[in-house]
Amino acid sequence: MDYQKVVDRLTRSMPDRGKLEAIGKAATIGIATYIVTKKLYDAYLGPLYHVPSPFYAKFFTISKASLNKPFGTIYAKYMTFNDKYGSVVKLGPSSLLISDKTMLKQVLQQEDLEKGPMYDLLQRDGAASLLITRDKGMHKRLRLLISPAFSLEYLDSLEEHILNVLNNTMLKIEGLTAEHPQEGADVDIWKLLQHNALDIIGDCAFGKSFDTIKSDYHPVTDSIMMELRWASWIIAHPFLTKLLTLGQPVNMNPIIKEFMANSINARIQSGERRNDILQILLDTQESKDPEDRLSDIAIMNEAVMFLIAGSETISNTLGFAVIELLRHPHAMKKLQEEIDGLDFADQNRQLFCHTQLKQLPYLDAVLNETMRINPVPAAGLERVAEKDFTLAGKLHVPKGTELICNVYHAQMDENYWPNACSFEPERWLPGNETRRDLEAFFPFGIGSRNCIGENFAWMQMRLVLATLIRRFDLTPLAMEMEQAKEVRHFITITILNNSFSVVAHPRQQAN
Ligand code: HEM
Repeated sequence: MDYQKVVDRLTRSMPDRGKLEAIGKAATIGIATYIVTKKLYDAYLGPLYHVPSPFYAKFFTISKASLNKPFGTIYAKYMTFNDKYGSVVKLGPSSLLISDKTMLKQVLQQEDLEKGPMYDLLQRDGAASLLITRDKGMHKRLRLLISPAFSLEYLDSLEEHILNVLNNTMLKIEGLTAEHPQEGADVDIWKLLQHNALDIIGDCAFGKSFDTIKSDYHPVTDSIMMELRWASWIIAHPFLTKLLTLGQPVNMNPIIKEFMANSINARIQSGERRNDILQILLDTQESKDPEDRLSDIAIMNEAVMFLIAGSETISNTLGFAVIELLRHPHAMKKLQEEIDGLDFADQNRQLFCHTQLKQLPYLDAVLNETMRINPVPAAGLERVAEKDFTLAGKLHVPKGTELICNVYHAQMDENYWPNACSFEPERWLPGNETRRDLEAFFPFGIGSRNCIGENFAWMQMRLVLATLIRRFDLTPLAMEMEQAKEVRHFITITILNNSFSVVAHPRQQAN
């Protein structure tokens, strides 16, 4: 081909250079005018124009990176925004941060809005899962499929598995204290609770304890921490992530993936059938309805999601409960008194059963108050308006608006919780109804996307906390208490060091 001829022909057929420049200029001015007009309209005339906001947010959405999302302190920024601007704050032309209890209920439960685009960024290897899917149809199907593994009847059958793991954890602490009978043993209770929760979810959901308690170190606990921090970075930098991955799906953490793949393969190869989450996931592949069949990647994602959602949340909540009790010795004393009133159901292993603990008002009060002040969803629950709607009967919210539900702010609001900043388990006791507002309490979320594992979490948290407090005296270490003030939120709430040590002594009063 004669390229010179082609170029000449093209050049001849083009308008002259001057005309091109004029068209370019007109297009640039047109686009710029459109953008400026749209920004001015959003800021001063649009449906959300009168919502209070930082000045910048009138025109542009405040990025999560600029709010310290990768460093885990975005929750503190959100708290400051709601404190400063009120219960509805504009974070961008179509982004709202809300903290009023009635509005939260409307968005999460009554309107039951779709999850926000942030959840897409939590996909790994290109597959969604029950927790992160935004597709309501897919969510409904998955929830129906998985619900039997969380029925109350089935949960009762899991108690023995929880107790077996808990027994190992207690033996571990006992072993450590036996080495230091006088001065007591330094125990990293945060890590130990993580290992305990991991082994429990392994046993209950995947049919096999991971035996992480027996080893002093297990790479999966640190990998979960890394995965959650990485996920926060991705959420803060969605465009950079796309650029770095060349638009390909983000890979799953290889250590977690290998660990989970081994558990899944072990089940498949053993040919054993067990009534648990893993079996439910595997059985979907035989389902008559092709829509219900999960691919291998989807099963892996679902399993990893349960591994993380079912361990970190519980162990960190228990870790915070221990920290709060050490900060408030009167609460520790009251809890010990309540628990000391019980005999162990299993005298040999010195373990309680759940029926004994379900009715303990102070134990539940401590856990509720811990979740009020240190909630798993501290950085908010994100939703998006699928259609126009009116918020609290007064604010027209257009379709496409993102709503960040700042449930933490509601849980720390003086109007709902007198003396909100102070840890007062007493507010949960009968007779103190004016000191609590259950309508402003969302530790497990509400609506169709509420926590499927809530009852399982309660059973485990009661058993673990009651047994630990009954069997050991825990003494705080000044430096550890200081460092535990560094609270962070990387998808779930945690402490910066991901480690918290105490001195443990066996209790004299224990049976
Ligand atoms: C103290 C313990 C726990 C807390 C505080 C907690 C909290 C939450 C919250 C706030 C949500 C709602 C998220 C949203 O609306 O965007 C949620 C959802 C979820 N949680 Fe939990 N969780 C806990 C334990 C567990 C456990 C033990 C499991 C599983 C074994 C679990 C599995 C899930 C799943 C699968 C969802 C998604 C449900 C759906 O979208 O249908 N969680 N959790």
